Amino acid sequence: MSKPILLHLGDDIKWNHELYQQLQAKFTIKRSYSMSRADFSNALKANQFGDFVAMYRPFWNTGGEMGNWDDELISLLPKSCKIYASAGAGFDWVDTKRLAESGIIYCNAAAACTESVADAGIWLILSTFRLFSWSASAAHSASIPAFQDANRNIAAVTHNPNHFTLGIIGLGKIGHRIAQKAHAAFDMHILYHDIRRMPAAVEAPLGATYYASLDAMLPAADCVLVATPFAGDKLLDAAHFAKMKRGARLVNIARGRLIDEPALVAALASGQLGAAGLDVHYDEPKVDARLAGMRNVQLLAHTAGASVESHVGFERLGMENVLGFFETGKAVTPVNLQWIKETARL
Ligand SMILES: O=C(O)C(=O)CO
Repeated sequence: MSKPILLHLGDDIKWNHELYQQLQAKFTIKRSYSMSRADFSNALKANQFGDFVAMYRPFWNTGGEMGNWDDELISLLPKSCKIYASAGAGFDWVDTKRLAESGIIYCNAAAACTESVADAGIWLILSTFRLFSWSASAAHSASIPAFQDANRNIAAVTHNPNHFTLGIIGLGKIGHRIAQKAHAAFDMHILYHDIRRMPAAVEAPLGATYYASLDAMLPAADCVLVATPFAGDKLLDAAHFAKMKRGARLVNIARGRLIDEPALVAALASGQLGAAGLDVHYDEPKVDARLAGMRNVQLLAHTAGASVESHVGFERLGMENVLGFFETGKAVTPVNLQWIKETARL
C-alpha cells in the first residue's frame, strides 16, 4: 500500500533527524521549498504535490513565501489534507477558522519558544526600567559626548524594577513564564488581564491579581506587557495610553498590530509613557523611524523567539503534531479545534 503524502514547506530540517526519519517511514514526503504565492497556487491547482494529508513547516525563515493563508489559498488545498503543523507561536498569517471549515487542524508550536520569548520579555522590561537602550546606543555610537551624556545622566532617571508593578495582558504560557521570571528575579508585583481568570494554583505562587477589565488594570501598572495573540483588532490606542500612569512603560512581545504605533509615538514624545520595549512592529520588516530615534525605546528585530532551543523545539513539535494526529487521532498543540467541531456539527 502506498504511503500517505506529507507536504514539507520550506527548508530542510536542521536538528531532529531521527524524528524526521519516522516521518519519512510513514509518509511520502513532497517538498515545495520556498515557492512564491503564484507558483505555489499553480502547483496546488495542478495537483503537483498529489493528494497530501498533512503540511509541515519546520521554521519561520522559509516556507512562508506564499504569504497569508486566506480563503484564496486554502480553497486550493486538496480535500485529503487534514492537518497543518507549523513552527512559531503566532498565527496571524493564517485563517485558522477557514482551515477548520475545510476540516484542517492547524497546530502552532508556541510551547517551543516560551522560554526564549519570556527571556526577551524580561530583557525588554529591564531595559524600560534601566534605559539600557540609551546606554547601548551611546556606547555603540563611539561618540565621547554621547558616552559621557549617558554615563552622567542615566542614573537620575532609571529605576531598578524591584517591587514595581507589572501588568500582563494575556497570561498564556509566555505571559505566565514572564510573570514567573519577573516575580522571582525582581520581586515585581504581578497583575494580569485575560479573558478568563487563572486558577488559584497559578495565581498564588505569583501573588498575581486578576483584572477582568483592561481599563481597570492599566492605571495600576508601572509596566504593561502585551503577550496576547493578534485576533484582527488593535488592543491599545491613545485612549489606553492616557489611562496608564504618567511615565509608565510598555513592552510588546506579541504582535505589532496590537498597538496603535502613531499613538505610541505620541505618548512617548509627550512623556505620558516613559519608555517602551518592542520586539514586534506594526509594519515589519519596517521599523518606525521615530521610534528608532528615541533613546528610551528598546527595539528588537522580532527575534524574541529566536534561539537554537526554539528552532529545535519548533521542528520537533511540528513533527510530533503530525505523527500524533495520524497515530492516535490527536494532535499535540491544535489551535482551531473549536471550529473543527462546529463545522462537524453543521
Ligand atoms: O513564533 C512566533 O510567532 C514569534 O513571534 C516568536 O517570537
